[in-house]
Amino acid sequence: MKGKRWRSRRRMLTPAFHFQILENFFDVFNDQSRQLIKELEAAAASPADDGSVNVYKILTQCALDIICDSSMGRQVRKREETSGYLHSINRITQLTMERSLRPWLDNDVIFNLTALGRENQRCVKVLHDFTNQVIQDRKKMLNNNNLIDTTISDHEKIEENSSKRRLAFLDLLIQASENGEKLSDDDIREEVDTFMFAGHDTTATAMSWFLYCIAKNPDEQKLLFDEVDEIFEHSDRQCTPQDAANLKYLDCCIKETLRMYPSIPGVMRTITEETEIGGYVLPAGLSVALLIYGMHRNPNVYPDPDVFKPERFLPEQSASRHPYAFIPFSAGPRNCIGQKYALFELKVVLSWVLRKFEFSLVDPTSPPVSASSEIVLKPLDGIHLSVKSRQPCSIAV
Ligand code: HEM
Repeated sequence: MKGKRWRSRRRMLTPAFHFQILENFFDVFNDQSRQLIKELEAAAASPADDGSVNVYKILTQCALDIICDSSMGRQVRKREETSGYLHSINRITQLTMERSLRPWLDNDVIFNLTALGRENQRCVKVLHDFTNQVIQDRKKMLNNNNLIDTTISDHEKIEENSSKRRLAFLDLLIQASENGEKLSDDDIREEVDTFMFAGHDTTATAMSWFLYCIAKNPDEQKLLFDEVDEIFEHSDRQCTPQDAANLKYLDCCIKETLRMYPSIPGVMRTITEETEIGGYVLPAGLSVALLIYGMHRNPNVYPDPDVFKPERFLPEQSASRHPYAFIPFSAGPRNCIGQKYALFELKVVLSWVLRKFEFSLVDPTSPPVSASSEIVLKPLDGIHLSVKSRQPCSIAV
């Protein structure tokens, strides 16, 4: 989506990511974190033969549940019902990558005649059917509760009227659609699918690389334990927006992880007017790739770029750095609309995990984990770590 259509859609979506709306998702983050703790606990009790747990697999399911719950409302669909949808989302991402490596498949007509194209169409149909059904069910629910015309600032009403059905991005889209005048059902579906695409792999990989980094750096892990223990005092209470603001060292560690392993390692842009960069004149219309991964490992900006040093993001060390030297969420008008949501999600989930577990490498002499060359910087073969309980995990879920 580009040009005017993108701009008007972006304007419409922006209120859904305002701070007060995002606070509403803390319940989702906390509930799903509790579920995650249970799953990590079970996995740690029966690890692989080498004593490791593939945390990437478990965190991916958690990130999917979170975005499903936030976008569509968890009560709408249970995990078993979403599995076909989620499989299709993953397959479409892989098929898009495979297609991009075969320039002769650029043309839609040719692509649709190939086995890849036919599989893509089948997956797209699964997505469309599923999301359309969710939208219809959600509209019915809002109508039954007289909430269809609810304004965004009235969102608490949704919670009060249907305690189990929390506000979801979908509700905001239905409300913004003004009975189809501004957004058709197809438009709504497109946005929900975009959130699902953009909002799960990115956070799952960020959380996994984070655990990998702290497993390799026990001193920094210890500082994180000190911080969460001071704030949560070994309790099982919710992580609130205020806690998220107080988790300052965790913030530095998340940023350092996103510096070393930006979930989206590069973005593409088309130059709209002739531009000079480094003595080269780039003509209008040119497509350029911006390599975020490379920028984040520039030794002139980040000395010892391959070393995990969270203190780089303390205010005294980062204040003089160029604002575009750290761009895991890209920059400018087309940056990540979900960045605040993502950082809140990471803080809540990771602060829960740090309260309960410690992580180490099974074999500290093993070579570094490689990343796959997909749109998202995924660990090639998962992230396998030794996971030990820090304290009794039994919590009410
Ligand atoms: C650690 C987590 C995340 C990272 C690193 C990340 C990174 C990015 C980047 C780099 C872009 C720009 C892509 C481009 O220019 O081609 C982007 C766009 C986008 N992201 Fe995220 N993202 C994350 C999480 C999320 C979440 C959780 C959501 C939704 C809830 C989301 C929704 C979007 C959307 C809708 C766009 C397209 C924005 C537009 O074109 O106007 N992202 N993201």
